[in-house]
Amino acid sequence: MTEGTDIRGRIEELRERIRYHNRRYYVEDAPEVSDAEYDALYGELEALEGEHPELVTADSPTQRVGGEPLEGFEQVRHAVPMLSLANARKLDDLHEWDARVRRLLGEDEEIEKLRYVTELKIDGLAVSLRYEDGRYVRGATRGNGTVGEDVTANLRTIRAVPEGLSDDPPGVLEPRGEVYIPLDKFDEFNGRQEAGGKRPFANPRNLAAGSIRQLDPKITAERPLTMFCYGIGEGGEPYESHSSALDALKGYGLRVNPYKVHDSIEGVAKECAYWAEHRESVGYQIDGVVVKVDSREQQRALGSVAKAPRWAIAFKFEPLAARTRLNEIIINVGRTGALTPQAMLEPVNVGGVTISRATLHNEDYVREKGILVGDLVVVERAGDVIPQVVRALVEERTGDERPFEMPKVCPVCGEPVSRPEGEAVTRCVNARCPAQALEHVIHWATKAAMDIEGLGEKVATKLFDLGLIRDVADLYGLKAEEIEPLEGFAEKSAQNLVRSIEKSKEQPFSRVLYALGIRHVGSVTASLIAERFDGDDLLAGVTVEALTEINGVGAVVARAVVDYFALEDNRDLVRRLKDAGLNLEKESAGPQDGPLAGKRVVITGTLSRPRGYFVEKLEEAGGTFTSSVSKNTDYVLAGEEAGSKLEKANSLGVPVLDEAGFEELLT
Ligand SMILES: NC(=O)c1ccc[n+]([C@@H]2O[C@H](COP(=O)([O-])OP(=O)(O)OC[C@H]3O[C@@H](n4cnc5c(N)ncnc54)[C@H](O)[C@@H]3O)[C@@H](O)[C@H]2O)c1
Ligand SMILES: [Zn+2]
Repeated sequence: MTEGTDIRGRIEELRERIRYHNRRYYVEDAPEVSDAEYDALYGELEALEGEHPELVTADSPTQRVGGEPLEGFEQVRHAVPMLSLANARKLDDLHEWDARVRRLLGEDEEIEKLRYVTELKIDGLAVSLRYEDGRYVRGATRGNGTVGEDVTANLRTIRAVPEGLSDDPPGVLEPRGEVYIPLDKFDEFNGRQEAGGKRPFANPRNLAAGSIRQLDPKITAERPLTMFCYGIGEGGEPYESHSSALDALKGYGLRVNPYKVHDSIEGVAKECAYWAEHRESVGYQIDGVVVKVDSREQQRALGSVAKAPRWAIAFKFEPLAARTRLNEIIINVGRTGALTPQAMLEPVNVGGVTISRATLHNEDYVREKGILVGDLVVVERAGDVIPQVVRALVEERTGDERPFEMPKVCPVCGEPVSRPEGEAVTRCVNARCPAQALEHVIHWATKAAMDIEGLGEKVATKLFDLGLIRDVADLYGLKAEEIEPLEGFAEKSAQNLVRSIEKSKEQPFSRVLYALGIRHVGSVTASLIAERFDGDDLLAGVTVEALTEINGVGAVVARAVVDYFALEDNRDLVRRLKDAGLNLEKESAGPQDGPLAGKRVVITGTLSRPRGYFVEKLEEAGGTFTSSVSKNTDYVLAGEEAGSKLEKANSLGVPVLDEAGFEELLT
């Protein structure tokens, strides 16, 4: 075989594999390989085609935007195509791109006017909205760039997609942007999935893409989707620059991706380097920084190649995936008794963090993915999502791998475990199980629970290992002399710990109730219950009916509380806490314990009523009004023209609410 046919063969093979993965990713929303693996195939193809331009064909995946529209949806033709973006992997690539832009612009005065805009590259699903005379008339996915899917009704369920625009927009306007799911919402959603015994989603992008491409908009409406705009299709002509177009979109009442303008590529490179380091401080999944030439005229002069504009480039972060050996699967027993299989990995660096364990979610996940102990696997870390094993490299097997089996008894206490029918989770139901007790002590000491300073996971583990405590009630009998000999402790620090344990006795009953870790009882629910019942009432046994009379307490929560106090072991624990002097008194309902208790909220922009009205509502609900956005801000209520505070909130990942979202929190 000559070298020529060899390369031709490899190119064809790569194209075939990339086309296959494109379908899995864009059409089925169920990628089989990580983005990093996909990018490696794509990079190889691009490099080969670069060396052999005569082999480039129009149907190569490098020349076409991925993703044919799904059947079952009406098709929408994009008059202005929705293109992809060229990639920069290294800062050097950015400088090369800058040099090319300057060369193409040619004239000195043009180069003088050159400005770049940077925006975060959100990992979601690209969509195009269409407004006619300011009314929302259509929404479509990118599809193959020219033809997308009509998802008008689905996009309408997203709050960030207004029915009507304000401020006199052009007759036809197609705002374009990314639909995505914030990380906290994704975690909550997956948590609910798992609690309901359903399978969790692999990452926010898949959930977002799958949610938009639902035939039933009711399902879409239940998904925590939001959207950022970052461009305009049809109707973009009047704006002189990209930045002024974004400002205009904001003025029309759309959510706009925050941006920055730079007058040199050095500034751009700095921005990219900054976000590569701080990607995890953003509340949603990002995979890079998009750089665009600001001037529309210059954009037109630069034009596009087949698949992407020449006037923009995506600086992509280092992949957060790696391959490594799965040495062992251990079982982690959580505070609620859930048994989670965890992969013990040959330590591997993933995006600057060394990973030696990753979650395997549950028994079904391991089975469906066909993962064996001893496999070479791909691990991924995405934003705040805990590392997970995404797949096994079956082709690398040696034959020494062995299947995983879920144990029949709890690996910690030895009692039989149970897996209720229809649920994915296997649980240890023994309330005295030490694994749960340790997790329980850690939870007990957290800020939102009893707030015991100096009692973290490490210390708690030592106290357990030395047999000084078996459960949270034992904490209240600890003496400084017992703690002092522990590694890392001295006389003073031991006394401090005893003092902070002692101080926690002053916490109100609602905190104690929350700290008990009863399933489904969060701090808000705990407050509601503590306003109606005291510790003795609960010990004496309350009924589901009595609990559900409380506004805000549903049957599931009530059942969990009743079940908890039905167990002698649990009643015994609560009695011992009472004897130790903890506060189990009923609480009075007051403004401090409303649905927004302890929440710090910033209110900004033009709202439908005077700001004082919202401040009053907020305070009635127990929240605090603050004037500037910081990491400690819990929410930003943003009206129209919210400006810099909204941008700050977005860059810090603080949840942003509109009026309807705010009202919802009050109930
Ligand atoms: N895992 C897989 O099997 C698989 C398969 C296909 C594609 N992929 C992933 O998709 C990538 C290629 O997808 P692509 O062609 O959509 O290109 P891309 O994601 O690299 O870039 C283009 C897209 O970026 C998005 N975007 C986000 N923020 C933006 C902003 N501020 N301005 C403009 N656009 C913004 C838009 O959706 C746009 O369509 C690959 O690099 C890979 O990571 C993965
Ligand atoms: Zn157990």
